[in-house]
Amino acid sequence: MTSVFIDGAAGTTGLEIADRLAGRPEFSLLQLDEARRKDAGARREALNAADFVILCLPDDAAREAVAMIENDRTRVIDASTAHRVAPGWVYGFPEVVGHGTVAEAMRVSNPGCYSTGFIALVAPLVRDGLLPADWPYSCHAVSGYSGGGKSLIERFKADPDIAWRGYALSLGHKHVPEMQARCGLTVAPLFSPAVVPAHRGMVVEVPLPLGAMSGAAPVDELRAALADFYAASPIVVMGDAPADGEMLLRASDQGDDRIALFVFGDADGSQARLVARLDNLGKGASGACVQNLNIMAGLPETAGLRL
Ligand SMILES: NC(=O)C1=CN([C@@H]2O[C@H](COP(=O)(O)OP(=O)(O)OC[C@H]3O[C@@H](n4cnc5c(N)ncnc54)[C@H](OP(=O)(O)O)[C@@H]3O)[C@@H](O)[C@H]2O)C=CC1
Ligand SMILES: CC(=O)N[C@@H](CCC(=O)OP(=O)(O)O)C(=O)O
Repeated sequence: MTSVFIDGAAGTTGLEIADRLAGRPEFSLLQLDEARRKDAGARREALNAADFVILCLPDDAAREAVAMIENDRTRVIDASTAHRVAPGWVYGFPEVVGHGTVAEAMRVSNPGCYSTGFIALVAPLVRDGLLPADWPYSCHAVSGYSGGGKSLIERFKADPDIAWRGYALSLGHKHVPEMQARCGLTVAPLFSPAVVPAHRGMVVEVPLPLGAMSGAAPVDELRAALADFYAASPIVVMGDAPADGEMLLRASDQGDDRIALFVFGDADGSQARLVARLDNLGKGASGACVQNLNIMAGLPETAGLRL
């Protein structure tokens, strides 16, 4: 049986991964009890005993964990930001980098939640030449507070009066490098994230002033190209245009492990809005880790996922 060690198993992402692996006969989970889960010696032992390690840790602890692996057998999926543009790591977005690339990888860096939405929308269109690589893209997004892990969950629970929290106000959010690199953009996108008082869920939007963008395809072509690119995916799907003209994120939404893409445009084709809707803990984190684990272990990619 394939053994899996989740380092950071008591955190938000780790717990959701354990949920998705529960009852899976293909995997046995190596677990450290509460007293030993941060003990370096115990972690080193588990990191080297496991066939697969999933790192659900802050960036520095993720780097430390990788350095503790002293064998050439243990394969790693890192949920943190530490290795997303690092040499020697495969970016764990199989629909974009290719399932075969992930299947063969020893080191996989799971995409950031916001980056998943941005890259899902922009990477295929730039790659196909339907959007320019040299445009200064903007990206606006809202996330449920679980995106900030245990500390942000506590903060929102302690202060239910927060209706909206804008952040990364000095720009340079940690997801920008992977957004730029994985879409092949010559200019870093301008990213403005915010948190809303919902536990989970995320909407990522890329506004496009098509009329002013030299080399951009019309809205219908953008929509058709995304539909075609993801046609075979059970996870990246095209969303239905809302009949009543609005999209809602509900605080009670439980989410799933898919990501839905939308392309909205005005009547004369001069402006468009690319929108991705996902669960930050689903395709944005834990669902994507389990998808990558499935692919690396040679199993059906959707096994254990919430679809
Ligand atoms: N939440 C999300 O939606 C997403 C999270 N991620 C990334 O996943 C990683 C985990 O995030 P998340 O689960 O949200 O964070 P949490 O804060 O909820 O969980 C992190 C866990 O790591 C534990 N930990 C911290 N340092 C160590 C250490 N040295 N050794 C062992 N355990 C340690 C923490 O312990 P303790 O419980 O004692 O604090 C905690 O249980 C982060 O890199 C995050 O950026 C990626 C995409 C989305
Ligand atoms: C709401 C919130 O705070 N979200 C986190 C990103 C969550 C995520 O994708 O995490 P990593 O990139 O760290 O893996 C943030 O903006 O820092």
